[in-house]
Amino acid sequence: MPAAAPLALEATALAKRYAGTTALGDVDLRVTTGSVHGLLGPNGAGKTTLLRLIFGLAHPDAGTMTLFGRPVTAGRTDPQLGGFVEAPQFYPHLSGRRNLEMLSAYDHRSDPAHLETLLEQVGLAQRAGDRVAGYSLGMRQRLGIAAALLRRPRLLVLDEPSNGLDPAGIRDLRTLTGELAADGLTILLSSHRMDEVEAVCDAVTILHRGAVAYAGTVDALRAQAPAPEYRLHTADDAAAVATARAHKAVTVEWYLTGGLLVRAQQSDLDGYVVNLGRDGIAVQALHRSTSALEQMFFRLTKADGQTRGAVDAQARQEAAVG
Ligand SMILES: Nc1ncnc2c1ncn2[C@@H]1O[C@H](COP(=O)(O)OP(=O)(O)OP(=O)(O)O)[C@@H](O)[C@H]1O
Repeated sequence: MPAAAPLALEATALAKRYAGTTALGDVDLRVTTGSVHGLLGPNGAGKTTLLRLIFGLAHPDAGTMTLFGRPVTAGRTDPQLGGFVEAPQFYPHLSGRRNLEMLSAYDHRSDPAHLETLLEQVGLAQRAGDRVAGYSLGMRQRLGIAAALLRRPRLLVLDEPSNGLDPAGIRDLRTLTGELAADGLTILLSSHRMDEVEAVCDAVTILHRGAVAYAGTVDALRAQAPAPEYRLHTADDAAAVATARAHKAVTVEWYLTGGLLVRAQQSDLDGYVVNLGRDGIAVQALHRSTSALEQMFFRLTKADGQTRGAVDAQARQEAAVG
């Protein structure tokens, strides 16, 4: 049997309470060296609290934690760890390069060649002389990653890195995350978006109300997931509902706002769409509204309204047909 991959981070039975609130209760987190591990949960699940404990910014009430086998000590950030909790902070009136130089000097780690390599790596070499005040949110995030990498960490923590970014910013950040992982860096990425975790992570720990709702590979989670959801518009939705009756693996519901909600695995959906054509029902629009993994996430986190709201589920008519 091959030896188990060594753990970059191992947290066992972590607990943290704030007056009247259990932010974390009995949480385990195992991040394998060389993996991109997602820490996923809806707002208030406990992600930030867990990251703060990992960075030594708060004391756990109970539990233990090791980073590459070394105990994590509150009040001290392990140099093997890089990253930021919530948004990275910079001097806005200084350039991106100057900010990094100051951080290096503060750390007594001045290495101009390394700094330039990092600017290149995060795609900021051309804008490194510009004031940070003029940077987009995506550029600030990438500068934050460069800052985190100055210490040559072995584990990089990214806290909700794509929050507020436009699609191009999200794409650039995902590309960068993939490149860093390919270079062998272990990454722990906190997010409340399953699509982000699905795009970049190989394993995931899902938190819900301070407890672990799932821990394992993304593939294993996908294997347990229910059928994805699609939004369908046809020239005759009532007839499309009737056609669905012949497809046992396809469920169709009405949206109050118009169109149909279809739940099906891809191969079953294909057969249904072919039969819509056979029955002379034109498909005007068909797009996926929720992936299988998002479905799983909603199920594990009890589909609280805050998260679920993004999926237009409010508009769904409850009575299933078909
Ligand atoms: N300093 C604090 N004082 C009191 N309660 C806190 C404190 N920090 C966190 N909490 C509470 O602990 C719980 C977990 O919060 P946490 O910020 O860790 O969640 P999160 O998953 O990071 O959420 P978000 O995605 O909204 O940042 C919440 O109920 C929160 O209100």
